[in-house]
Amino acid sequence: MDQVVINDTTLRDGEQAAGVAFNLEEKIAIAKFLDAIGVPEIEIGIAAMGKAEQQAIASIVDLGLQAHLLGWNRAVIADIQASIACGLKRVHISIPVSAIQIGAKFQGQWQLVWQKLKDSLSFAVDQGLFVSVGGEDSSRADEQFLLDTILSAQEWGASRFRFCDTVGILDPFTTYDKVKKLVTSLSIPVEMHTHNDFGLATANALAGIQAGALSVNTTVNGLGERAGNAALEEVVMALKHLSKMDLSIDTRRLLEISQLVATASGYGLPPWKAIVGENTFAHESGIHAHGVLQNPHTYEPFAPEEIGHKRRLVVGKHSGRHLLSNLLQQHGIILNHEETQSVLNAVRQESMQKKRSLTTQELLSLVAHTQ
Ligand SMILES: CC(=O)SCCNC(=O)CCNC(=O)[C@H](O)C(C)(C)COP(=O)(O)OP(=O)(O)OC[C@H]1O[C@@H](n2cnc3c(N)ncnc32)[C@H](O)[C@@H]1OP(=O)(O)O
Ligand SMILES: O=C(O)CCC(=O)C(=O)O
Repeated sequence: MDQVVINDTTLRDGEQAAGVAFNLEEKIAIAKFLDAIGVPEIEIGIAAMGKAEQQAIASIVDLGLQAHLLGWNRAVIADIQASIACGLKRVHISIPVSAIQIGAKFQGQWQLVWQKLKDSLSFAVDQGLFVSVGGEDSSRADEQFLLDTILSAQEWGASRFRFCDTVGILDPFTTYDKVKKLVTSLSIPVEMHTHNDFGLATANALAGIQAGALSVNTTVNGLGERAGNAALEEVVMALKHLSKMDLSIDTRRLLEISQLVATASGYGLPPWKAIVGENTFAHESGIHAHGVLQNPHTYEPFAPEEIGHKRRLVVGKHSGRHLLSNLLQQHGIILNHEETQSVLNAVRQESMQKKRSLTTQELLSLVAHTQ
């Protein structure tokens, strides 16, 4: 199987999340970080948005990164001219393909889809650009119309097709079927663009890859429109561990880039966020902690160091004797069975009062008071 390419769109679809506005320094820092960890392609913005965005795009182009840089455009020649003026050599042209989108955007004039796509795509191809074409709302499009549109785009010089589950309405099984049909009918590669409205963005991206898609859009932390996109950290780690695909990305810095984007976006993450959440390697429950103390693989799918994270063992309402004894031994405290049990009872009580696990200091002072 050919190598799957990550095309990260944190700087385009990620920034479209309501309330997010990266400044120039943040855009540059995120682009540099993605490049440094080996992300091979980055969608860096929309030149049609105006001066500030154009300055950010041009500044990223000027960095001379290893990654291919892509600019997002409507099927409008002026948009593409703006991308070219920023120095981009790769452009993405988006065209609505479902009845609902064509109704809203082109007043139901289906012929405008092909006309606008042909005009803008031919213009971009004539400029010698690599052109990716995106079918907005591909998942709700009539399948024959979608295929005919992509076959035309292929003929007019498109280098890749982006299959967009724009409102995240697919499940992995349907995704697989739809993408498989396209992959077997096309000569250009297919890229997945999946949204998380039903919590299936990563699963659908993986299903598309299983069906033969060779490229996938991600965003750091899954940032993006509404419920967001397939998360970079989830797609990379799932492909590595579940599909045994090594994408040559330095996973040891995934936590760091997650924190960079969380700060720049102004949106923190829930502690249980897959891969990079604060709790993904934290163990409080007695049975889990007992297992992890014997062998971390009992309750961890991979080692925390693989993404730059750390394992944490904390005592709280659900803890057991093995964890408690282990933590106390690290502070030179050895208790017998009864003493351990009475501290454990006190831990449960205090943890319920405080509605959280206890800090090391709180645990040690509890021990002092229960002796
Ligand atoms: C699914 C997605 O994520 S698509 C990407 C969405 N991202 C964004 O919208 C963020 C950036 N957008 C913008 O800055 C602005 O919307 C701009 C600069 C692109 C356009 O701004 P405006 O001229 O003020 O238009 P506005 O945003 O109100 O409306 C969109 C226009 O684009 C048209 N349009 C929408 N999609 C497409 C497309 N793929 N190809 C061609 N035209 C399109 C609409 O029909 C509408 O046209 P109209 O002005 O002739 O009625
Ligand atoms: O790139 C496109 O064609 C549209 C991308 C997009 O953001 C979407 O469909 O959700």
